[in-house]
Amino acid sequence: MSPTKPFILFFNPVRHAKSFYESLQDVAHTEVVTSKTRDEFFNDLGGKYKDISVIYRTSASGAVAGKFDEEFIQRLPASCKHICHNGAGYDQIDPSACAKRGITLTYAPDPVTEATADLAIWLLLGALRQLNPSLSSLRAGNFKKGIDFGHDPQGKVLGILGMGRIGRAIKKRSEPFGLITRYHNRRPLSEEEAAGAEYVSFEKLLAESDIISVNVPLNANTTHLIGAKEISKMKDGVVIVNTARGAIIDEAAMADGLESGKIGAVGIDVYEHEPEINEKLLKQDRALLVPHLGTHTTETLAKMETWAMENARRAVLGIELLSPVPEHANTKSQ
Ligand SMILES: O=CC(=O)O
Repeated sequence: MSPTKPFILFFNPVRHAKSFYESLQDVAHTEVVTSKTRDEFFNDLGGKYKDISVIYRTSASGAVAGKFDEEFIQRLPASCKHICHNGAGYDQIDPSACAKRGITLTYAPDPVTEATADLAIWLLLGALRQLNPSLSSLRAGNFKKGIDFGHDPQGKVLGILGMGRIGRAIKKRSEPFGLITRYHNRRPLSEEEAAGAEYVSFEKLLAESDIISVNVPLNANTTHLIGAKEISKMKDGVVIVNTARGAIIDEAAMADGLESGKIGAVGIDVYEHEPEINEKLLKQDRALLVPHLGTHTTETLAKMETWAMENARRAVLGIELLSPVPEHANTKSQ
């Protein structure tokens, strides 16, 4: 390795934005991690990774290293000053442990918006139309025998829980389908950002929505934000869509709600203990389930990789970062 170039350690190989990765070699030495377990990585930090300046990671990095929690962050060498996460949700990383160690955490919020909102609309319409049972019925040779009726979106109330970038993109996409959008956030948005969506309390959103789309980030305040009690307050036959993080909903309570008929259908991309899925939920025909595919397109993954690597490039050059996480927003450069 060149001693003069800062070392960016990639926790996952770049699969799409390969030319950007190549161009990074002008400013940094890059390597893809070879450690297979958390302990092996900690061991390697005393040797081949002792000089790392920046870590690039994705949501798949947990498979090698586990969570980037306080223990993990404290073990990093003093030379490590930035962690550049490729993704919008950074619940696997502890921002306050990073701050204590003088590490700035960046994320990649903008590039995930459109693809995640597209999938949310697909799940919403698919759940509303009860597409899941029809897929298996057709393949079992029963065509549409015994298939329940779906519902039309026109005139239904869509309650968006968390009207950030993705929530707003879902609202925009929902309009041509005639859905009436309401939202709940910690604070109401400006009129321009709300763009006609009515702000309602959490309780009102639960009680009056025909469809609830979950779009808040996962943190200590939002873990199990929706559990058995909240489900009991929802309309009978409510449809729930989750493209945010699984643990925001108590998965077992959601499966119970489907079983009792309280919940009409769900469209789910994210799970509480990925890749494990609650057995009862798996067995529910009215659960339209996909395996965390929100951003799983060639174009979006390339944009995300480029965004995260641009943060890493700026980090090694000591120039203003593209997107520090909100907790580190005042940290503009190295
Ligand atoms: O789940 C996807 C992301 O957080 O970007």
